[in-house]
Amino acid sequence: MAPPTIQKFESEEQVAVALAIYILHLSAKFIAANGSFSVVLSGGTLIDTLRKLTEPPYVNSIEWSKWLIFFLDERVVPLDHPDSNYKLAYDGFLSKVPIPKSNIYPIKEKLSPEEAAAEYEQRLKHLVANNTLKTSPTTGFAKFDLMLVGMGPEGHVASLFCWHFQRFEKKKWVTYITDSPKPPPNRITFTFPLINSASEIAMVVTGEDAADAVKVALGKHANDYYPLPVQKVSPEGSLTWFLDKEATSEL
Ligand SMILES: O=C1O[C@H](COP(=O)(O)O)[C@@H](O)[C@H](O)[C@H]1O
Repeated sequence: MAPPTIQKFESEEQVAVALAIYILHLSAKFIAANGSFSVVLSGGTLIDTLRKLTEPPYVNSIEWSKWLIFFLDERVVPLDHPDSNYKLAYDGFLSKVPIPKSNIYPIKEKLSPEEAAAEYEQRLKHLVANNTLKTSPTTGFAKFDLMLVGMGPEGHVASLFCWHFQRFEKKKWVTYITDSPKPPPNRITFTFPLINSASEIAMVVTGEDAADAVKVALGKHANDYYPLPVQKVSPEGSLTWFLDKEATSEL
């Protein structure tokens, strides 16, 4: 993997603008090359940082009908539940842009966490088989064009937490957790082999709460003995960090 690109900005507002420009360029590039743009969304603060995409000039410069939307992790709750990442993404982003509903891939409701993870993995494999999604020739996992990844204050990404075994999964594409240390406890999540097969990953980290984990991940004394989940983000494509001043205050 090439070394990550680290972009630091004075404010979260500047991160939001830079992120919109970055996504706009990638959207045009992947649609020109493949006719579609597969995007994986995290939940959390990331969704608000995408707000510029829903405003002019960005909103009018994107071929939204070619976007395919997936979820990096999801809470196993109904899709209209306040804890749902789909609901967060729908209310804050997806309802404001003209992506066809059939191009959005939420989890199936009314399944157990184990069943929901297996069903989502099967759906991804089906989309690879019918050439809707690409495959990484190196790993054999699906190769998404862009993953937009947030980070929790203790360094978790997706629903892969520091002291939980899911972070070591090697074979499954999607796994589940029933004792998430951050509520709600039942979730499904992409695994690291799937995450790291992506073409482009944007790590979008803002706010003072993230400063300690950013220091561990990017500071001079990065902890490689038992790395934080965020340190395992290492795509075969490119990794770009988008950071505001508060998130870098400990560097
Ligand atoms: O629980 C989750 O947390 C992470 C980080 O959220 P943030 O609010 O600290 O940005 C998020 O990326 C993930 O999708 C979500 O399920």
